[in-house]
Parts: sequence; C-alpha cells; structure tokens
Amino acid sequence: MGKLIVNGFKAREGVVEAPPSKALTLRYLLASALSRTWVSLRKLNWGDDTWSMIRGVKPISEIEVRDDYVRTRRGMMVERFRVIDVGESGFTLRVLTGVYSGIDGTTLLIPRGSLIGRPMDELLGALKNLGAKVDRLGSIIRVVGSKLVGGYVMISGSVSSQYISALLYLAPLTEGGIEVSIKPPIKSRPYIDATISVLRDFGINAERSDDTIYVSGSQEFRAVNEEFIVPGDYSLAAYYIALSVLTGIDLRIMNLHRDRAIESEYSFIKYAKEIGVEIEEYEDSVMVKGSSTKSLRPLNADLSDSPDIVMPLALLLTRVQGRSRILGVSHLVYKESNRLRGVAAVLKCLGAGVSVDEANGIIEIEGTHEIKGGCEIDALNDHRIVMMGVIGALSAREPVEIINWEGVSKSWPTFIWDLERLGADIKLA
Ligand SMILES: O=C(O)C1=C[C@@H](OP(=O)(O)O)[C@@H](O)[C@H](O)C1
Ligand SMILES: C=C(OP(=O)(O)O)C(=O)O
Repeated sequence: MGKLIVNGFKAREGVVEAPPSKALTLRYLLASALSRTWVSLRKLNWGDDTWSMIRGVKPISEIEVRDDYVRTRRGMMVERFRVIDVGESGFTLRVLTGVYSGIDGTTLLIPRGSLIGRPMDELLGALKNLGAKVDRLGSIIRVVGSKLVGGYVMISGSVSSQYISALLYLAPLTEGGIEVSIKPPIKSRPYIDATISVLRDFGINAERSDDTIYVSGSQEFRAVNEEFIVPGDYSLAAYYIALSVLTGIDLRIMNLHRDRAIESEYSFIKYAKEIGVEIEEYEDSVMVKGSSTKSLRPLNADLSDSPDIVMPLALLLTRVQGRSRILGVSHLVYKESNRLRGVAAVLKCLGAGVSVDEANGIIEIEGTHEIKGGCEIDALNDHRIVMMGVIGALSAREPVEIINWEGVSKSWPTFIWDLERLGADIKLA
C-alpha cells in the first residue's frame, strides 16, 4: 500500500476536535442494540472497530446507520444463524462471544489480522463453566446460544478486562445472573467501570465489592435516555497533546469532557501535568501550552490501568532530562501488536534510550536533547503504534518512513488528514 514519508511540521497553532471515544461508541452501540426502546447515538467514532460492532449487532437488532447518527433497538425477529466478521476489534469479539452465548441460535465470530492471535481461551473457559456452548476451530469462535442459568465464575484479571465486560453484558440475559470474581492482578480496571456505567444507562445494575461483581439475571436493557452523545477520546487526543509538546505549539482540543472520561484514558492528562506539561482544563476542552512547556521531569508510574496511553506518554518522555520508568504494562503484549516491542522500536528510531522487560511489563526511557529520525518504522498495522510513529516523526530532525500504517483506520481514519490541516508535511510513496 505504500509508505508514509513524514517530512516534518511547520508549526501552526490551532483548534482541533478530539475524535469520539472508541470504547464508549462500542459500549453504547451494543447496549442500544439490546435495548427494548429505540436509542439514537450521535458523534460516534467511525473507525473500523465501530463497523465491526455494527456488523456484530445486526442479526439481533433493528438498526439504521446514517451519516451522523445510528438509531437502533433490539430486533423482534432474531436471526438464528449468524456469521459475523469482527475485523480486528478485540472488544467486539470478546463481548459478543459473551452476549451470543445467552441468545438462542448459532453464531460464528470471525476475527481478522492481528486479532487472530490474541488471547480468548480464559473467556471461553469461564463461559463453559457457566454452561455456555462455545468452542473454536482455529481462530473462528462458534457459539451455540441459549438462555443460561448463570452462576458464579472466577476469571483472571491479568490478560484483558474485556473478558469481564463480556460476562457483564451477558449477565442480564441469563436467568439467575452472574457473580464474577476477578483474580488479581486486575489490568485495565477502569474499562470495567466504563462497562458498568454504560450498563447503568440502560437500566442494568451491577453490584461491586473489591474484586467481585454481581449482575442479576432476567433484566431487560432499557435505555434511560432516547439519545446518547459520545464524548471525545482522551487516549486519542493524547497524540495531539504530544504533538503540541514536541513541536512547541499551543493547541486547543475541543470535545473533551472530564466528567464523561474513562479514567484509564483521562490519566494521560494527569501524568502529563505531573511531568511538567502546561495544560489548562475547561468544561468541554483542554488548552495545551506547548510553547511554554520547557523542561520536563522524569516519571515513575504504574500504568496497569491505562495500557492505551503508554504510546503517547512514551513520546513525552523522550523530552525528559533523565530516566523514566513505566511499570505494570505486561498486558501490552496482547494488543494489535506486541506494543512493548513496538514502543521500543519507535523510540530507538527517534533517538531516545529505551529498555524493555517483557516478562515484568516494564519500560525504561532515557530522554534525548534532539529527536533524530532518519529511519524507518514498521508500525505493524497497529493504530496506536502508527500514531506514535507519525507524531514522533513530525518533531524529528530528519524524515522518517513508516510502513504498515493503514491500520490507523481502526480508531482514527482521518488521522493523517487531520495532521496535514495543522501543518504536517506527510507524503505517500
Ligand atoms: O474495554 C475496552 O474498550 C478496552 C480495554 C483495554 O483492553 P484490555 O482490557 O484488553 O487491556 C484497552 O486496551 C482497549 O483498547 C479498549
Ligand atoms: C487494544 C485495543 O482495542 P481492542 O482490544 O478492542 O482491539 C486498542 O484500541 O488499542
């Protein structure tokens, strides 16, 4: 498909819009497609993963997809045999495996690309313990669904919080509910909270105490509002913040609402401020003062809760005088690529010092005076590695070539165009 040649950036201050939240788009879509009442969803993230979820809910819902909104509710006539291409969306594959376990009929869920090798077994095991009929042939998951009794299940929290989200979406469809006990360490915990919060918006209550969650059975999804507007995505807006700091421009980022943020993603702002980035927060936006952000302090932080902000945070840490340490990120190896390796490869190309301990999930980054560039990055079709590579390259002294960048459309299809509008010089060769 060709490579991107990132030549640099003619600093231009500006006002940009944060892309809509991917994680909340997927959660709202699924809950709405299970809702007895019609729901309109506005300002959706239109990345590939959203299309995965739309394909995923079609067989069980009535759904109208328009340019600027989706209107949907649970279908009266449910298709009994469904073949669903879930693309590369981990959330869609895992959570639909749970949901279809509780709905009559047979479903084949087909993952593509990097999703083929990503972990599923513990979720399949937990569902089987609950009496679900799920199995796999190679990468294809087969679910023979029925109304399940429900019950108690224990599952590891160290691989993916999406396993738990899957059980939480399934629980209301069972007769007696599900009690999930999560074996620590629990990674990406705020994404579980985000699931519980969206379920609450659809009238489903979850009782939570420490590492156990109980959702009662035989509950109907009923949206508390007729319309939901998806807020901006802090984990994606983080790349704009990194751009502002690395290139020394001021940037106002609209569509960021603190009160609706997923904590795993909002924490980017917290860490950026902690190391010395000047950010002013407003009700619906943030103002990043890249021009007056001068010296940054090293960071020593556990990012178990926040896997998706490691990439843009690593970019900020290239500018720090000294050594920073990110802990708790062993789960980065289970993403669209092995992101511990991807982050290291990008940092090396940019000229920062980096060492990675895969077994313990630790990254150490030594800042540099100058981002060098003059190298090639294989972004492995992993959207967050593409974004990291491109933003880093925009502040580099010499051009950077990026191959396997098309996967950026998973969450931000207009990424390159949005940067060009701000003054980025990027060519396709
Ligand atoms: O539930 C979600 O929407 C997500 C949970 C996280 O994954 P894990 O729970 O697998 O760490 C995160 O990395 C992913 O981008 C989105
Ligand atoms: C890992 C991600 O998503 P998913 O797990 O849903 O594929 C991501 O968006 O970085």
